Amino acid sequence: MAFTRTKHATRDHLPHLLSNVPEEHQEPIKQLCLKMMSHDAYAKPYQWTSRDFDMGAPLGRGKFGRVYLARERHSHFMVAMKVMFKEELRKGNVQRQVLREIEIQSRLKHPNILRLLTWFHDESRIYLALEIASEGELFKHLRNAPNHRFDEPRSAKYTYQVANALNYCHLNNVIHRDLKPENILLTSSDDLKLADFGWSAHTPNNKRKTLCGTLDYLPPEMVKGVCYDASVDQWCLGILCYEFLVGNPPFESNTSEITYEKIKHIDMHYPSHMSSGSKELISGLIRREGRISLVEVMTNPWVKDGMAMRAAQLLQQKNERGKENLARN
Ligand SMILES: Nc1ncnc2c1ncn2[C@@H]1O[C@H](COP(=O)(O)OP(=O)(O)OP(=O)(O)O)[C@@H](O)[C@H]1O
Repeated sequence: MAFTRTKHATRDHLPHLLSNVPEEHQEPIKQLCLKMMSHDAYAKPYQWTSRDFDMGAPLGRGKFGRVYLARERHSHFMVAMKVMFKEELRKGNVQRQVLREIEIQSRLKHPNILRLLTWFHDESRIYLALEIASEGELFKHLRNAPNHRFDEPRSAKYTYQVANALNYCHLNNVIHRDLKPENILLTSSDDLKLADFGWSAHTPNNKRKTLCGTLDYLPPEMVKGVCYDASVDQWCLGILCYEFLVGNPPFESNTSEITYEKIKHIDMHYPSHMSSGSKELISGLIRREGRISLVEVMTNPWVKDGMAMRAAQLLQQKNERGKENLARN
């Protein structure tokens, strides 16, 4: 069948859209698509309100927002609804950061960036309808992992996905500037979603143990307060990759002063369990100048081999679960 290119899919596109969906899921997904296409909002301007959604269980709580599972009433499409009280935003003087977050996040469309599907407000609240990342914060998974660290294949896959998301941001003139496991969410399919654009840099972080939590990911140029460019995100990616593999960021110390000195002198150590490939990658990112590009990260041999190994790990886990289910039934 030949398709004419339209901005929005129509019923005619369904066989094509469903071609990659496993057979057992095709019918429910087809029904969901049909319901979405028959909604007044489909391909037309529409003023969403809280009446369009049934609110469900809480998913989490941030400094200014509470996040709930929510279901769009007509299509039954599920979202993560972040609800913020205007009064709290005003008191915290973060209205501008929230608007920036909305403005940036609504125009970024990438598989590893949390999608802001729509937003609306009423007299007292702002609602952000976000894509669901059902495994929640990556930070929680890192803390729960054996020795509080991920193995090399898992770290490599996550490093690739963050590099891919950041590369897309940079191509769209966006610098994230606040990369850390707390600002990354995980989906049920083991994929990362970069979140918290535009304002979390200004949000005090109470989740880290050390006083210098906010300093841990800062590159020397930001610590010193001099001009910086998009390559700050490459530095942060190096810190993130190190934290995945080691369990804590490389310059973490008991005081901000010590962390500051360590960042300035790039005073860091690689534990003996790290492979030479991972150390080479990280040292290409955590350097004052000439940081390797995000495309170089994505094509790095340690990253590519690790990704293939992670895919094999996940396939094995899936097969084992399948066998267990068979044995149970
Ligand atoms: N799209 C989502 N899917 C699933 N869970 C989510 C989603 N967004 C947020 N959460 C959960 O809700 C919690 C609070 O999220 P929120 O974005 O309000 O705060 P935060 O970014 O962690 O903190 P802060 O408000 O201090 O920046 C998260 O830690 C996460 O566990």
